[in-house]
Amino acid sequence: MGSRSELFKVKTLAEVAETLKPYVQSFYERSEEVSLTESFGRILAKDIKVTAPVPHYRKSTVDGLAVRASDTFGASESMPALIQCLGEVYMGIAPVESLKPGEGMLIPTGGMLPEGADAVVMVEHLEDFGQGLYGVGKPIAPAENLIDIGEDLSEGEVIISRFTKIRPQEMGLLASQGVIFVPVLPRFKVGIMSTGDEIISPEVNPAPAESRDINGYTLLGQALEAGAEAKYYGIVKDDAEELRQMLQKMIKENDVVILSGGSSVGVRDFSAQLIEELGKPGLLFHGLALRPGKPAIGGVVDGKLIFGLPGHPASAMVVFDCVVRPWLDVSVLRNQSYPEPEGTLTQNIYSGSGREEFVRVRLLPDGKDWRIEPIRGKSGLIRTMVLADGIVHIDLDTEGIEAGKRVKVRILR
Ligand SMILES: Nc1nc2c(c(=O)[nH]1)N[C@H]1C(S)=C(S)[C@@H](COP(=O)(O)OP(=O)(O)OC[C@H]3O[C@@H](n4cnc5c(N)ncnc54)[C@H](O)[C@@H]3O)O[C@H]1N2
Ligand code: MOO
Repeated sequence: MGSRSELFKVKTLAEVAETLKPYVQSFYERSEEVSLTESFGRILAKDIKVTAPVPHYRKSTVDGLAVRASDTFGASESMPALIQCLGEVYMGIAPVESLKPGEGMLIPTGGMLPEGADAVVMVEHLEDFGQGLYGVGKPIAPAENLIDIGEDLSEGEVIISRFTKIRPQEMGLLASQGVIFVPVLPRFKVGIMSTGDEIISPEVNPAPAESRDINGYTLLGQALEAGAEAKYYGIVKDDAEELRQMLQKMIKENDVVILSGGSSVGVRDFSAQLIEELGKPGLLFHGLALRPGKPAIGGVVDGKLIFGLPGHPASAMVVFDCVVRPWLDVSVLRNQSYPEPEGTLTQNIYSGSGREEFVRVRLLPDGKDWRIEPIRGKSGLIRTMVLADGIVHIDLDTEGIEAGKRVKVRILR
């Protein structure tokens, strides 16, 4: 790495992602198996193909009479189609009967249609003439009131792709395929440390000029929310040797190392230098075209990602959200964004050109719409994050957005 001014050549978010990607491919080639009951929130390591059609038999969706639809064509109230009932279908038992023209079988919701049947007339639309003879007062279309073989899931299709985060519905689908051991990415091990001579543990009463550690906990929460196995390593003073030792330990024990504070150009801001010294390729960016978050740093040492986030609490959280989280929830590779609600901006937002701006906002209900209210306050104020429901992203080349314009909000989870 070159001179200090070169180090501070800021990168865009897209450039950061491209810079780091080649070094961490192996993260995403790992796989472990967890039981289906433990799979919630995990990230699939392989595509899931349908191997068993669902359902694998024609299934009634109503209580009624399984019929051949063509037998009811032309039926009317005054001239009902007459169907002779062969008996009853039982739940969980495949009927052995085969319907010939003019024949039907009583069937419960979920029962298997007998051979020859292609529709089910609801019980309330049947007229019981006694001795198993039923009248159907209007025609029924083929495939009405049933779920056909493979209608839900058909064999061979890829129904959930690799890197999908498993939600309750994916758990259900895996169950339907008999997948009781699920291939998932191992949870990312994330180590978090706070730095600064002025930072003290929350149980301590701060003396003047001291501050309780906030970032250690916001970042821990964010890492857990992103599905990581996260560990808080505590506070390290602004001492190069202490920092080096802690960083080495954390690099050894984790996939991703996060520190906050000490990212700017102050005399005691060692972290960038340390990342550069600890191994190859070392420091890969120092400074982002981002607000808040400009002084963020990052690099790779021994195949582990290291991020140095700004000390200001809101900045640290915003940088985690847009720089760190995508590696943990794999959205960086999935190219898939989360749905973003839209609403009307209540105040102008200004943005210095040449930087991506992340504005903390509140969502206020407005009938069926949302009003999007920017939260004023410096990036050193944790309250701005507590008040925030989400973040409005302003592109690099946009100067700002006027009140009254429609904007999208990335929800803070
Ligand atoms: N001359 C310049 N000064 C600063 C610049 C700049 O470009 N030129 N950038 C400013 C910006 S923007 C930020 S953000 C900060 C980032 O500074 P550091 O990352 O080096 O962080 P510190 O100096 O250690 O701390 C900043 C601030 O945050 C408080 N802090 C730090 N850690 C925690 C924690 N774990 N919990 C709660 N609060 C924390 C710290 O006490 C400071 O008040 O630099 C600006 N300066
Ligand atoms: O960008 Mo600093 O990260 O504004 O507070």
